[in-house]
This record gives sequence, structure tokens and C-alpha cells, in this order.
Amino acid sequence: MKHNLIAGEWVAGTPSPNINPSDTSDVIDDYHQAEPAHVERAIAAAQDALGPWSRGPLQQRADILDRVGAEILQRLDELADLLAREEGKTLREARGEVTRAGHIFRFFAGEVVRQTGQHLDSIRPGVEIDITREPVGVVSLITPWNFPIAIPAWKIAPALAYGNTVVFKPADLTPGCAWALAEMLHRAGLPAGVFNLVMGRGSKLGSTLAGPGVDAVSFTGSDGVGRGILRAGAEHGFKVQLEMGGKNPLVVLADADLDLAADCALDGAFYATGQRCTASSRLIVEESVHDAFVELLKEKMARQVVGDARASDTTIGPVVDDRQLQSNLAHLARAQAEGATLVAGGERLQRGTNGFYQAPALLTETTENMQINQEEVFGPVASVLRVSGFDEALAVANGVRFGLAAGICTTSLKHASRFRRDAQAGMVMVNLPTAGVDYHVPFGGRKGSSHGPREQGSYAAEFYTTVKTAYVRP
Ligand SMILES: NC(=O)C1=CN([C@@H]2O[C@H](COP(=O)(O)OP(=O)(O)OC[C@H]3O[C@@H](n4cnc5c(N)ncnc54)[C@H](OP(=O)(O)O)[C@@H]3O)[C@@H](O)[C@H]2O)C=CC1
Ligand SMILES: O=C(O)CCC(=O)C(=O)O
Repeated sequence: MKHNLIAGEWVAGTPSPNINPSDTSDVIDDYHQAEPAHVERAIAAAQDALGPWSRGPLQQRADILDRVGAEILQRLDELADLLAREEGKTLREARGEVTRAGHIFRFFAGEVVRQTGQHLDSIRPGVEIDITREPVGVVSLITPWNFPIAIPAWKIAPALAYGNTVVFKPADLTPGCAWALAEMLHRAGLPAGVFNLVMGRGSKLGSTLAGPGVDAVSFTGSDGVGRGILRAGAEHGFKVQLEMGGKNPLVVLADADLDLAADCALDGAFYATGQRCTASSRLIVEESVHDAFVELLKEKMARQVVGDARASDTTIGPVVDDRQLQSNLAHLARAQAEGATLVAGGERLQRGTNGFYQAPALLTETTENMQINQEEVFGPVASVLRVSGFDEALAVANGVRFGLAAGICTTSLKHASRFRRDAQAGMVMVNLPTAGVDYHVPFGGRKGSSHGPREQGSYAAEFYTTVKTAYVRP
């Protein structure tokens, strides 16, 4: 039984089972779903705690974040097992994510004392100016299921480091890692109300989390919910940061190292079961290497082992739930109805346990305007688009409403440089998969993928602080 954390107390709600997508008979635990009234209490507690926390000793903040980071790394095996069990990432991927979360907390422990500000002369004689950053206030953090510990970490750690208080709602599908994180933060010595955990459905709690009384909302998830939060921000006057979908291109030029390109496509499109907003869902391939590239990728796909996330030989875990699996299958059916050819995978797989297994799918003969090349699937599905050369590849890469990550595989410095400059994306990868990012540098996109300041690294300060300009006549 895992309760919500409100004002420093563990508070019961309605128990809800957390189910393993590799084996639906395995219930991890019951996690208590909160009511909107609990969220209101959490916001009030965060408001009460804000003054003392934001003005409290910096060393206290740094020590707490450092302690949590160290504990995450020390409990790596246990937390990776929990993550793989509740979300379906393979153990190797889960270990990578948990390690990332630990490093994020330690990075922001350092950021607490790496302050920036400016002292300037005024244009008025005898007047001095100080430009400083202050916490933005009470922040609501709403996270998705696909990175159940890293995304909470990269929102919670900077929020606390810069002196804010937090109300955190994890995805209903993956409350386990979120609860473990909350328990660590609680034990690490945070004063009551500085950090609050409310679990449950976003459809029920969302309007309270993104409503009156909060100063900022950071959200990662779907386009539609993100736009609703943006409208609520306009109405209630809170600051908004959104990370939403992607339809990320990986361009493969004729001069690319094809084996490397196929490895990048395999990783970017299918690892983490394709459930990454940075996934390479569009493979844009130059005509002269199209067939060779497709053959190579198919060979690599055939060597993958789809299975229980916690089995040592599994390379691709299950889809997160039946709703997502049905959505993936519907996208595939629609693409074929529009004229695409399914050349590998796509079918639901049966394994020894009752899980949501799907063979990674590759579509060819797809065109730019097909739905499969415009809408995010969020599953192990990639489509190949044939292009005549670099200029067409760039135009196709940019021809979607999203702009999160964009990749190119080439040995041409000229084309790599032009792609870096002209790709309409927040992140560009050269001879690397589009997915898989570092924790100390900015993360985010353009166009329909993101809204507001970047997340991660010291750029996170843009969202979690507000600038004050003080004029002083000494
Ligand atoms: N950019 C990214 O990193 C991600 C993008 N996505 C995209 O979103 C699609 C759906 O994934 P899903 O997880 O269902 O995304 P959602 O946007 O539904 O969920 C993300 C988070 O928002 C919460 N939420 C849901 N409705 C509201 C609301 N009205 N107000 C406030 N919060 C709300 C969810 O709660 P609850 O868990 O109860 O639904 C969850 O915590 C994917 O197929 C993919 O396209 C998903 C995950 C990550
Ligand atoms: O690619 C990554 O490492 C991060 C992806 C991500 O943040 C997401 O899918 O939500």
C-alpha cells in the first residue's frame, strides 16, 4: 500500500493496482489515487512551505539533493528492476535511466550554489543595479509513463534546487518509481510541504494541478493535454513549460556508413519499445542506398528478442499497455490502407506470460502526407521515405508540425553542417540515434513539440526562476 505525500504526511486515497506490462498477472503494489481535494491540500502546503524553503540555507538544499542522488545510484539494481517491471523497459535500459536520474539530482545539488547574477551601474549617477534570480513559487509537475524516474528527476531536482516548492503528479500507469523518489526525498530531510506527491488520473486531478494557486506548471506528455494546460495558464496566469510529441526524422545519405546508419535507426526507432518522444519514427533514405539500407535494418531487427523486460536476453520489452498496443496496430493498418508496405514485424506476439508484446515494425513505400509520417505513434513502428538527395531529405525532415530531434547519417561535412543549421528541431544528431540525450545540456524542441524554456542542465533556471532587477541608491 503506497500513499500520497501531502504536507509531510502519508495520506490514503483509493487503492489502485500497478500492473506489470510483461505479465499482467503480476501486481507490483496498490498505489493510492488522490482526489482533487488532496491536490488542493498539497498546493496549500506548498504555499505555506515556500517562504522558509526559498529563504532557507543553501547548503541544506544542496545536501538533500546530493543525498537523494547518491541513494538512487546506490539502489540502482532495485530501482531498475522496479522500473522495468512497471514500465516494460529492458533491465539494461532501466539501469541507464535510473543512473541518469541519480546524476541529475547530483548535478542540481551543484547548481544550488552555482548562482548567477549581475551587478551593473545605472544610467542615473549614484544608482546601482542588481539583477538576481528568485524561485518562481509553487510548481506543479505532471509527468508521463515512458521515463518514470528520469523525467520526474529532471523536473523535481531543478524545482527544489532553485528554491521552489512542488506538487508532483506522476503518470497513473507508473506510480512505483515516483513513489520511491518521494519516499527518498521525504527521508532526506525536506521540510513538510516542500515536496508533495499526489497520484491518480490526470483527467480527474488535472484542472486542480493546473489551476488557481500554482505559479508554474511543467508538463511532459501528449499534445492535446499540453495545449489544455497552456490555455489554463493563460486563464490563471501561471508559467507553462510543455514537452510534447515528436515525429523525428533520421536522414540516411548515400555517403553514410550504412552499418552505423542501420544501428542508429534500430536504436532510435525500436529500443525502449519506440516509446520515446525522441524516437526516429521517419527514416528518410537516399534512393541509391534505399534497398541496401532496408535489408540491413531488417537483418538487425530479426536479431532482436522481444520479451519480458526483466529477462536477461530481451532487447525489446513490451508495449506499456493494451491501449497503446491497439493504437500502434491501428496506425499500422491505416498506413497499409494508405499504400505503405509492411516489410517486417508489426504483429502482436504471444509469450509465456500475458504481456503486451509487439514485433518491431518497418514500413516502406511510404509518402510524406500519409498519416504514419505526420502523427506520433509512440510504439515500435518506423517508416521509410525514399528521397532523391540532400535537399529533398531536408524538406521532408522539416515537413511535419513537430520539431523535437532530427538526425542525419553522412560522411559529408557539408551536408552535416547544413543539416545542423537548417533542421527545424531543438536537438540535432549527426551519426547518432535521435533518442538518448545527456543530462547536463538543454532538452526541448520547436514547433508543436515544446513550449516555454528548455529543460535540463543549467538552462532549467529559465523556467524555475524569475528575474528581479533591483535599483539601489546606496
Ligand atoms: N513528449 C513525451 O515525452 C511524451 C509524449 N507522449 C505522447 O502522449 C501520448 C499519450 O500518452 P499519455 O501518457 O497518455 O499522455 P498524457 O498527456 O495523457 O499523459 C501525460 C501526463 O498528463 C496527465 N494528464 C492526463 N490528462 C490530463 C489533464 N487533463 N490535465 C493534466 N494532466 C493530465 C497524465 O495522467 P494519466 O496518467 O492519468 O493519464 C500523465 O500524468 C503518447 O502516445 C505520446 O504520443 C507520452 C509520453 C511522453
Ligand atoms: O531520448 C531521450 O533520452 C529522452 C526522451 C524523452 O525524454 C521522452 O521520450 O520523453
